[in-house]
Amino acid sequence: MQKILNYINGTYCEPKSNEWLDNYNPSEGEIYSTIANSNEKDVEDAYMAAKKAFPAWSNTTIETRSKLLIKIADLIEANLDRLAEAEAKDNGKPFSLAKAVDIPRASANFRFFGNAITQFASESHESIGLNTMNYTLRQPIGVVGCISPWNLPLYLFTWKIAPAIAAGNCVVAKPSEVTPMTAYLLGKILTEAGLPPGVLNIVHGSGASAGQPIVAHQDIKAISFTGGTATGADIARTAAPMFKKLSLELGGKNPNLIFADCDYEKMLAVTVKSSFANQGQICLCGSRIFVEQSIYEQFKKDFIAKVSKLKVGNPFDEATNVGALVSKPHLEKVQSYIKIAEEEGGEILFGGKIVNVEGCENGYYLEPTIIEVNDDKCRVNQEEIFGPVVTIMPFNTEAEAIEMANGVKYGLSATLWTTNLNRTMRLSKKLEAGIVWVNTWLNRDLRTPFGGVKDSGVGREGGFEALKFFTEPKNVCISYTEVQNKS
Ligand SMILES: NC(=O)C1=CN([C@@H]2O[C@H](COP(=O)(O)OP(=O)(O)OC[C@H]3O[C@@H](n4cnc5c(N)ncnc54)[C@H](O)[C@@H]3O)[C@@H](O)[C@H]2O)C=CC1
Ligand SMILES: O=C(O)/C=C/C=C(\O)C(=O)O
Repeated sequence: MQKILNYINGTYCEPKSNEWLDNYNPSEGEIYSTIANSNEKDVEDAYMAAKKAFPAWSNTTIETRSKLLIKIADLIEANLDRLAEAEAKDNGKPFSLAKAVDIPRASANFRFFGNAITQFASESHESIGLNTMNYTLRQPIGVVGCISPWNLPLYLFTWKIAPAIAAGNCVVAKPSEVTPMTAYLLGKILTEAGLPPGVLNIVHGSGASAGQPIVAHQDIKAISFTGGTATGADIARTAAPMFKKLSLELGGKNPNLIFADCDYEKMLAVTVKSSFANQGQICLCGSRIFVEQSIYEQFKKDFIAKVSKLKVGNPFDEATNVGALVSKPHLEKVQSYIKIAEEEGGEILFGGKIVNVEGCENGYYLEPTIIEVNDDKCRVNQEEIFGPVVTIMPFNTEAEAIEMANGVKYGLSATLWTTNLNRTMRLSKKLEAGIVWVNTWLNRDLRTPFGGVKDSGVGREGGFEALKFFTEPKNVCISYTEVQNKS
């Protein structure tokens, strides 16, 4: 059985403990490889390799760093099919999605930050009249930790490590133990691109065994994390008293506000995607749909009709729109919410049942599920389900819509469907979210700040925000003597 090894100091290696975890193919429900379950000794090796590489890497010219990142981007692109296949097998997502979105975005992350670093400039402040000049040095932090989740495995892994190394840091990175395969394959690409050993070290394993030692490491000075809110809180409890820099991208329970004056057909098509793309396992999915009363019944009918056409199936079947959920425990968690919805008086308008996919009888398939709720404070409307489940509910006024939209502990993204510009401006200001999409969804320009408010996290990724996070600003203040003109 294939072994997923650590990648430390430019070399694949086994974990010191010789402990291994099972890696499942969720579309078949079978173990198909085995994952290094690293511990603090492996993290220490990775840290030492990173520390050793740091002086040279942080002094490598921007041009050289940029070229290396772009080479990695090219190699990811050249391996598109192989990586997309590995991602679909490891995660359960449709191969077509991995090929069209996940892997191209992983390549784009390296290309974007390879270019962005050449444009990253620091500020200067002249104190006029005081003969003083201040300028800001933006220096890499040193060794940083990047920890990523299973829903968009290579996409989110590279979203963190690309800006970290572009800015001159060396990295100890841990992908999710649920979907480690493409991060493992990335090691070969890094070597082929010529990334110096130690610049990027990848340790695999569970959060407790391999993740926690990264967070708790005395000399890993910054942690960039994407994952569940409870894990984010755990990480903050360890890292905050150590005064580490923290970027936490956490969960969401995002509202989708649909007004009667929207472009109805566009809204309907995009709402199907924002509900069920990647089996609803994207922190940005619009899992709470609020519809203006005057079009509510029509929307219900049309939405159900469209969702009923989605094909749940084998990720490698070209016709598949909805693949397998990532794991059995996750499937069980999502199912438990469907039960809760029924207990709370919600009505399952569509879906809710396990799907038996021919040839993949042990896979983790669930129908896309639409639940009509009558109380926005019910658990299925408040807690992150992170699966192919959305709730729908009508609203009467703008004030009621905004109150329900903001009435959760999360604040990651919100989607607004309206053609009224005044309403757009008013509501965009009022929505408690890090990202507001108007008449679109998951429309990404990598230069924009990305992150959430409230329990959806702290800090921003993307563009110069990420490069700022991965550098430490230092103000240099110079007092000078003006030469008098004697003529
Ligand atoms: N992007 C998002 O918003 C995501 C949200 N979730 C939510 O979180 C729930 C739990 O999913 P999990 O797979 O358990 O995600 P998680 O938050 O536990 O895992 C994310 C990453 O953190 C690592 N990790 C876990 N505990 C850690 C610790 N104490 N210290 C350092 N690293 C640690 C994991 O190994 C993984 O690499 C999901 O059901 C979903 O609701 C999960 C994944 C992504
Ligand atoms: O950066 C993006 O385009 C998407 C990010 C998505 C997540 O962080 C997530 O689903 O966890």
